[in-house]
Amino acid sequence: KNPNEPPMVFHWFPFIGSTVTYGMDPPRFFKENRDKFGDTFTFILLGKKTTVAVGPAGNDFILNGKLKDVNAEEIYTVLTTPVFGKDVVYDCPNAKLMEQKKFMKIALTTEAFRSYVPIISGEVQSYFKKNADFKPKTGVIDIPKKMAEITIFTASHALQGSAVRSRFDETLAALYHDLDMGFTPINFMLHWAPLPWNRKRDYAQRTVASIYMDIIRDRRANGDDHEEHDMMKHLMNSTYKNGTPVPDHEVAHMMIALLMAGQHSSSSTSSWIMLRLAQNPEIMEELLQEQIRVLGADLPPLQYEDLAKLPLNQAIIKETLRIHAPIHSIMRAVKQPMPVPGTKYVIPPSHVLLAAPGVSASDPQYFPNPDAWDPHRWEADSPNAPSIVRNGAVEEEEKIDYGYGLVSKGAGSPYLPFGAGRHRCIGEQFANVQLQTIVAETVRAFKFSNVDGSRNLIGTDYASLFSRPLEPAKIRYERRD
Ligand code: HEM
Ligand SMILES: N#Cc1ccc(COc2ccc(/C=C/c3ccc(C(F)(F)[C@](O)(Cn4cnnn4)c4ccc(F)cc4F)nc3)cc2)cc1
Repeated sequence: KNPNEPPMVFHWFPFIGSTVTYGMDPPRFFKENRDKFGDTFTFILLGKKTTVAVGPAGNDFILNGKLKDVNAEEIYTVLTTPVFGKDVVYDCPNAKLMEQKKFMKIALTTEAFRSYVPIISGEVQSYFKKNADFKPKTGVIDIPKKMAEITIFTASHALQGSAVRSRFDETLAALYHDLDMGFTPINFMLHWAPLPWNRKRDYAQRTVASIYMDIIRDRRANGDDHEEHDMMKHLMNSTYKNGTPVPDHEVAHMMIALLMAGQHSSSSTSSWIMLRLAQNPEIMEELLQEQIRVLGADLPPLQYEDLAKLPLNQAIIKETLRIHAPIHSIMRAVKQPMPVPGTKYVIPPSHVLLAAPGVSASDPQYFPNPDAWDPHRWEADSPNAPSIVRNGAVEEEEKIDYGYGLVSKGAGSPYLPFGAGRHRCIGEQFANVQLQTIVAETVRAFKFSNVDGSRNLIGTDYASLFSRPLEPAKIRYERRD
């Protein structure tokens, strides 16, 4: 028992350690051990000493860690590189990732979002019109399956361009599924194993990358007649600081990375949103009333500017991400001994650090009645308002530029569903435009309720890489038309 290391969670077996108790329900595991040991403790995850540091101080310690002390790519590359492809994201030095994030962010402009809203609206409306399961006036549907399809159609069309979207109707959908099979926590360990799903993953990665490279060559050859604000065009015309233009295979691999990022995070989040609306039908009515009050009873086609005028619609996403953040564990390798501020602990390089921002997002100290899904809590005068809203804490948050634009350090914030610091998400704005548009269109088309009319909510599946609802998750819909 080294007094300079955080307390170790009791475990019976070496290697397995606490892997199973953690893997079954990470938030419960964090809460139980935080009550026992405080904000910093160590457990064995698949043979690795994993030090958890929770709360705003823990989030700051890990997410704002210095490049010389903490390393993300060492942990994630085994999982992401076989799926995305080489030379991008975690298969390159961090400095190169920072430039790649700058290129990605250049495409995510207000002008681009202005063009995305009609695209996303159109895809949602045609999906609800065409899909056989929504034909009857009322019925029961498995919502995660539907949201996965709506997410991939909307994200591929807006973010990847119409050429990619059109391929999702035939080949790409099946290839995407095979690629996705390789995106599982099991591959933290078995990424190398010649398992059937790894061979399918590798074939799919090569095939999807070559489809993207064909599209790139075609667009270079024929010039860009149709003015689309998609990501591919921007990446194709980007150049690294050292003067090298971004090679076609890196453009293709970054497009796969963005597809995977957007797909899992948005389909999990939108599924949770729909399940919460079915559990709270009165909120769905309030959302429709908000649109009628703000946009007019004729409900004109949605524009990007309308989204900012619908605060309850925006709060739905904020509140859902507070309770159901898709990424429950953020991991870093320790490269140098790291003293933990305010304690006598020094974390040695053999450890892995694990940040769990969701712990402070469900801490009653910051969010009164934390387990209640209450979108109204984000309105200043609400009794459940979080301190960051009640004190009118203006965005005086410290900001810093790692090479892809100013990001909040998020050091004091108890609410970080998009991370913070050097590895912070660049997809937050796109995700919000996509999710707010999907919710606003869905509210216009349907009433939702739980199949048994109860106020129950299905459990969470933590076994995959992104936490998501257990499946099947059925709800009842009723067409408003
Ligand atoms: C609800 C939606 C989303 C959530 C909750 C989310 C969450 C996160 C989190 C927590 C991180 C930090 C990971 C870490 O520190 O290790 C992150 C990073 C990132 N996300 Fe997202 N994300 C979302 C959507 C997206 C979308 C739509 C895209 C792309 C269009 C995207 C692209 C990225 C990228 C490129 C990074 C940077 C990774 C790094 O720098 O290491 N995300 N995201
Ligand atoms: N027995 C057992 C047993 C043991 C343990 C467990 C569970 O253990 C764990 C532990 C850690 C984790 C971590 C999640 C994790 C990390 C990184 C990524 C990512 F890199 F992929 C991402 O950030 C994703 N992203 C970002 N924004 N949107 N998506 C990303 C970045 C850039 C990019 F371009 C594309 C990207 F998509 N994805 C997910 C999940 C589960 C289960 C069972």
